Amino acid sequence: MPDTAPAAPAEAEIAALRAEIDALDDAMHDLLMKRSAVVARLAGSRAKGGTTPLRPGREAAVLRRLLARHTGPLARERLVRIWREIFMASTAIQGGFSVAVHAPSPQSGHARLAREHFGPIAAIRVHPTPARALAAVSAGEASVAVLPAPAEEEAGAGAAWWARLEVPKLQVVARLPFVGEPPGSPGALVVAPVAADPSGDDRTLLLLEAEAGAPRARIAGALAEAGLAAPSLIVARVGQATLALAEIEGFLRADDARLASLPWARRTILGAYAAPVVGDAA
Ligand SMILES: O=C(O)C(=O)C[C@]1(C(=O)O)C=C[C@@H](O)C=C1
Repeated sequence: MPDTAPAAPAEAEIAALRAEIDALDDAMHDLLMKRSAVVARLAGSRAKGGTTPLRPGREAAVLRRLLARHTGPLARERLVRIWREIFMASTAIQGGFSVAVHAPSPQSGHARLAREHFGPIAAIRVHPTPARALAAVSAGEASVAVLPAPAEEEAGAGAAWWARLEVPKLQVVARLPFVGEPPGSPGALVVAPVAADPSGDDRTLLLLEAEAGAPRARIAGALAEAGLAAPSLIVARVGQATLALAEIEGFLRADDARLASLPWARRTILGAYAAPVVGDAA
């Protein structure tokens, strides 16, 4: 048999498939309207409280659940995009929402990360410094700030925004991107005037002030001894102080006994975020 392309569906077949799509669109639209009505009830319930309706931990848990059950030709990244828009529509139902971004340069990719996460309709304003972006959130002019993920290089110069975060008024609640971070991605953290909500698989950011000159190995050792697994540790010398920013596995609370066993009294939980979904995998 010669290789032949499958015959194009006849007009009638196309019409039948489109009728099927129309029925599915109606069903999806009905479900979206129903979902939005439930979100409106959530907005009306005083139980939720807080200054922003955003719950990144809950969003992460929903996305992980959907990705785990996902099959068929719809690409996973498209599924995530669709749900990101649903989350932002739900957030808009619960009140105004705007984003204050600081990007070290127009090419740094942070503004793009914010846009991809919060969607094309969200009000996003770029600020010249992290402090200005955070001030916009503190003043209630923006709902959240998106700032460059911590890096060792800026920390030494005392320029690190995370070393001066006004916790608990402002806290880290998410890391971007949540799904499919490409190698070399700049990474960003979302800061909000609410505490992070656990997603079931989280990382906590812990800021420690150690004695002057404390070597990195001593800090890493003390964390390990306390039973705190730290996949990443940034150490910065700022004046006389040694600041250490540890990314700890799990959702750590301030009264966690493991924190009490650390040798430094100055320890601050800056927030937490859902562990990213790596690559395109669920
Ligand atoms: O669960 C909530 O608290 C909601 O507001 C609903 C919802 C959603 O659409 O699923 C919307 C925004 C939040 O960031 C998290 C989840």
